[in-house]
Amino acid sequence: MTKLEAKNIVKYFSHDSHKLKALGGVDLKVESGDFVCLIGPSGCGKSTFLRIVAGLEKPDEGQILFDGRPVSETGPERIMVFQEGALFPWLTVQDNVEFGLKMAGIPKEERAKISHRYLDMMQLTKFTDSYTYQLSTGMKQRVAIARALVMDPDVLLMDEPFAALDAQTRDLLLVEMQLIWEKTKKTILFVTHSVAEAAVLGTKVAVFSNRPSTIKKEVENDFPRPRVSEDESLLKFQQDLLSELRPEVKKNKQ
Ligand SMILES: Nc1ncnc2c1ncn2[C@@H]1O[C@H](COP(=O)(O)OP(=O)(O)OP(=O)(O)O)[C@@H](O)[C@H]1O
Repeated sequence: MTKLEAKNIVKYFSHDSHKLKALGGVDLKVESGDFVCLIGPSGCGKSTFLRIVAGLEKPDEGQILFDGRPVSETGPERIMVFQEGALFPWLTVQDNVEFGLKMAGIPKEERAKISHRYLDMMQLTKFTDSYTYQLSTGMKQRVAIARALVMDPDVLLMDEPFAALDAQTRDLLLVEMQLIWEKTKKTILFVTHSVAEAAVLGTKVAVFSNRPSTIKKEVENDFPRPRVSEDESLLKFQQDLLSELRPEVKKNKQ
């Protein structure tokens, strides 16, 4: 079943005296339970596209369909996880995770029950009463993912969530992210700069062209899990992705 569909998404931005066409007609179909990784040259519009899917930005042309219905505003069924986590420093880990539930009027006991399930999944139970400044970047990112998951969105939109992490923490989260996806079967759109991340996580990788961007190629990825980026067979897959990307990155620099 198609969960999400982007139809001919076009987006312009004003830059000084000229108009910059960032997205030049992006078409993408995402099936329910797909884990789609979006890669492309720097500045091609991946984040803009994700923000449009989230309803945080309006396209100049085109439509986003969710379960076949056009959506243009934000909604609890499409939740975004940002690179820096965007947590509230004045709240404890548990209160951060429960924030959306509280806003939705869920009673305290029910909130605690739900949040503990995800705090446990993200291995954060020892840190429920900590404040976010007491956490490492990797732990903050786990809190941000738990905060999104408690809302039980149909679609999780992740914008380079692991970009600020050190290599070891990122490897751990790559393993955890696969487990979470297998457990929850959420539909995920995941923007990354890293072909290794895309190869390890995605059921599909969508390669963006240079600006004005379209989706140049969609590559299915049915390698068995759990995957690690050093896997021989996955290395070849990563090479293939790189050879799709390279000409776009070159055009970007011309
Ligand atoms: N609010 C804005 N105002 C003006 N220009 C913008 C705005 N947001 C994005 N842009 C421009 O649109 C283009 C696409 O930006 P975007 O951040 O979506 O690309 P990206 O592919 O996510 O980049 P990166 O890979 O470097 O994170 C860039 O040239 C950027 O400067």
